[in-house]
Amino acid sequence: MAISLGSIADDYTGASDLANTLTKNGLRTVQTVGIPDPSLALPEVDAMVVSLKIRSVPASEAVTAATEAERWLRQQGAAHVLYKICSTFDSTDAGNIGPVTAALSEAAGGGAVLVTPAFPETGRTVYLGHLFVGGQPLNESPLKDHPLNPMHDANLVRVLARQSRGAVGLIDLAAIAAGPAAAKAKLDALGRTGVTMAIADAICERDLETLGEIALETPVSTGASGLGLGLARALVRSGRISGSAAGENIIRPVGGLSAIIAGSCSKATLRQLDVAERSMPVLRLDPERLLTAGPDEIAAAISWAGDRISAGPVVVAASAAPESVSRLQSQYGRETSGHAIETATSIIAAELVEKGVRRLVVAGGETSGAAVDKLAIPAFLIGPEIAAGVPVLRTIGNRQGDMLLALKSGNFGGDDFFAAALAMMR
Ligand SMILES: Nc1ncnc2c1ncn2[C@@H]1O[C@H](COP(=O)(O)OP(=O)(O)O)[C@@H](O)[C@H]1O
Ligand SMILES: O=C(O)[C@@H](O)C(=O)COP(=O)(O)O
Repeated sequence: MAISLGSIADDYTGASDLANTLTKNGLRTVQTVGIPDPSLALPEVDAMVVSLKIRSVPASEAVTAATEAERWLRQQGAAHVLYKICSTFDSTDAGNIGPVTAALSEAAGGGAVLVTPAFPETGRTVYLGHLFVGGQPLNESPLKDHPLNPMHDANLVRVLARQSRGAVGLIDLAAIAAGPAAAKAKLDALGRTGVTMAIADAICERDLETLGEIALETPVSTGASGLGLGLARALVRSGRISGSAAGENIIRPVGGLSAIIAGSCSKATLRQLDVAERSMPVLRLDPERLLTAGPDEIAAAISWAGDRISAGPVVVAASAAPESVSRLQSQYGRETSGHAIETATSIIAAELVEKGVRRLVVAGGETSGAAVDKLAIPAFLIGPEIAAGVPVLRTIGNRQGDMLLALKSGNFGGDDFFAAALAMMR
């Protein structure tokens, strides 16, 4: 049966965040890792989210991967494709939100594309084109110190314009509050003046419902989980799907050992690690040694974990505070450090799975992408929510047998997230 909604997510935690929102709002959803092999048996669903790792790669690579995924989603029947970006608009002036959105729009025949990272449930709101994170302007929030995409401008019309060849416009809150017809009229009017992408304000779920309704009338939109909520509710309201997604069976026990791998340096993850340290063994990797003596530091971590893991969950973390991150980056380069650390944490995750781990929590978007790729997991079913934006995932077609995972976006989750996640994964 044809799907109603397709999505391309620019990282794997973002994909599970969106899949969680779609499921909670009534869409049977599956998360694939890249375009799945045709031999992979997937259940019948309303929505598919293709996870890609294209947030921080060169724009041309991101465009190629996203347009291939778009083609595949259209073949599955998707009339609308949502490009899932981060709710904190993580990107650089060199891309990738602008170029990918433009390419997806062109593939679908053109027209102005609605763009909004608003996700009020996690404190991301957009007003007059400015993004607020927990009430702080983006450029004053912890995102100013992100290791890969530091965000220094809260004005998204300006940020997106720097990444785009076409003109960027704004659908302001006044137009959205006036309802779907007024908001659509504004989008169409902007399109007639040559605008190719329009940042849309949204501060509450009602705004997202309006935006979902108008986005559904177009072939492509770009946004975070909030726009996913709007699209899912619009689909259910339209009667095109029954709206009866259920995740109860997905967390039936898998047994095995459990572990947590962290590569996120976000404020939330750093706090969660401090809290975990009170109840579980936590190994703090030496990031500099990962760059200079990688194999030895990795082997030492695997041996440390091997000595403890049969007694209970262990945590292995590369995460560090902004000052240490910038020290390392100024010595070895941003990309080199990020890549070396992701490679190390993914090898450690894979070795722990070899040792019998079947319940795995990974903190960090890039970190999760590297770990899931190393484990070669093809797809996930979506289980219940652990914290806003983070569901329990059950593997589909995994060569090590069924596993439960949680892929935690760096900024998500309460202080006790790690214990809360493991308590839901048996
Ligand atoms: N101590 C560290 N110093 C520098 N970079 C680090 C350190 N620890 C992790 N990293 C890198 O920082 C990046 C964090 O990104 P990501 O995993 O996406 O986390 P988040 O979800 O918080 O954005 C990854 O590339 C990771 O390898
Ligand atoms: O939209 C969001 O905030 C998340 O889904 C997301 O994409 C976060 O990215 P990472 O913090 O890199 O995991």
